[in-house]
Amino acid sequence: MNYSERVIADLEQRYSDQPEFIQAAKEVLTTLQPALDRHPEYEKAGLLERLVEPERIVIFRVPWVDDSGKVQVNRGYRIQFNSAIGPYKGGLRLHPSVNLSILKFLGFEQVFKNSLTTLPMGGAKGGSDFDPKGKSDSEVMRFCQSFMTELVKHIGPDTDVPAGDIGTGGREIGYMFGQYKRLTNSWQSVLTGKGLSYGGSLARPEATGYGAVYFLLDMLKEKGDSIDGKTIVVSGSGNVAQYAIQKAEQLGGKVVTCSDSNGYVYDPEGIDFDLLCQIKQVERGRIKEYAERKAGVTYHEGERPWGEKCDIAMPCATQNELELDDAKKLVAGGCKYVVEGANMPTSTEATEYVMANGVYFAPGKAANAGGVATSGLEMSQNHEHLSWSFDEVDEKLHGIMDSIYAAASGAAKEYGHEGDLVFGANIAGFLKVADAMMAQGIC
Ligand SMILES: NC(=O)C1=CN([C@@H]2O[C@H](COP(=O)(O)OP(=O)(O)OC[C@H]3O[C@@H](n4cnc5c(N)ncnc54)[C@H](OP(=O)(O)O)[C@@H]3O)[C@@H](O)[C@H]2O)C=CC1
Ligand SMILES: O=C(O)CCC(=O)C(=O)O
Repeated sequence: MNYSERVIADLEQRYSDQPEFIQAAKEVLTTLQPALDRHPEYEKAGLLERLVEPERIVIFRVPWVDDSGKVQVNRGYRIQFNSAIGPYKGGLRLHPSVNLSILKFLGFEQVFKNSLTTLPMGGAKGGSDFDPKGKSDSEVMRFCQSFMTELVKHIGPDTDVPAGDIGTGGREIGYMFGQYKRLTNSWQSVLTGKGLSYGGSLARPEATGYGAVYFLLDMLKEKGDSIDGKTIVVSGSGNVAQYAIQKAEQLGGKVVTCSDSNGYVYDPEGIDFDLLCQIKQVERGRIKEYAERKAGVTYHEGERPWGEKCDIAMPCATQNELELDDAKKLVAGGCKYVVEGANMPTSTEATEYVMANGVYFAPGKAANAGGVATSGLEMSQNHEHLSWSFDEVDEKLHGIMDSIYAAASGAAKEYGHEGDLVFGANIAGFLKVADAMMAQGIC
């Protein structure tokens, strides 16, 4: 067994109860051996063993009182995975499925993603098994205040700067920021995704979805192709999906689906972005309401959208939402590009299948890095006490996505895996973190 295989075997034995973390770790470690062969000093320094172990995990009780006066208790987490290249940075997920395995996979991915952005940010993730869906604003506020009452002890502008993720949008960030400020008596750049009136960045809400489309443009260009007239299947209908849809349509693509955990809608005319935002952002409704309000749209309860014919697929909902059977349908339907807007939405078998069948595949840690990159830009603006214009941020975001594409495709080529963006993104993200860890000694 080589070095990476030994580390994988050890992880599988120690963390057999953490399937998502093992999946994410294997997906990265199986591609690193060529870089490890060039750097035998990494093994002597126990670099991989340190890389797969979070620097710190905080788990805490989050008590709050619901609208009927009943005490509720959730579990809160912050996984501070790696701070070699900068303060910990990564989102907070609020979803009933949240557990240690899911947050460790997300924190691990974040380390490489943040490295790819070219900005000085370490990797972290956190959240809670709290479900904001169906809760009143007051309940969400009381939960967020209680969550921050513990989290405040572990974060700071030069220590750890959380942000949003599934279930954590502008409303939740606002409540958390208010509580941080109240507890510390200071206004600090300690959360990103803030509202524009209190230090948020223009284009941060749009950044993950827009960034994924900018990455797609680079992929199309590489193949001598363009987005104009392409049929695109998107999953999810939250922050990432909404702005991927908007940008793809602005650039001439036609997005025919979006979804939530209950089902998907198919709109042959192309998704109406304004109607989608009215239902999801303003009314916090379900995606089936889109079909109820627009003629000619069909709703598919309990189904995923991958059976619809398309040129491009953009999974933008959650992990492992595109499995082998879905991958077979996509390939059979003529899909040529898969761009991950979500984190690890494509299972390992599905990824292998689409790549083996000529689909140009973009992993989330590269394609969805525009969100955290723009969070980095929000921190820069906060530290400068300035606000940049929408166009300025958008232009920087576009430049960062181009540089991530160049780094991933360049590393793939340099290491003899031309066209394999999974390989290239892992190697490019890893080398910067490895270099920083080596420079800082055994810590
Ligand atoms: N926001 C950001 O800046 C970034 C987000 N990401 C990743 O993008 C993905 C989407 O995040 P975001 O858009 O912010 O989250 P949102 O909470 O805004 O939206 C999540 C969407 O995914 C759907 N979804 C969640 N769980 C499931 C499930 N088990 N099956 C099917 N659909 C599901 C939700 O549907 P429902 O309402 O039914 O739950 C909703 O439509 C996540 O993987 C996240 O980690 C990555 C980079 C940055
Ligand atoms: O903006 C951030 O800090 C984090 C975004 C995020 O959670 C992610 O990239 O998955």
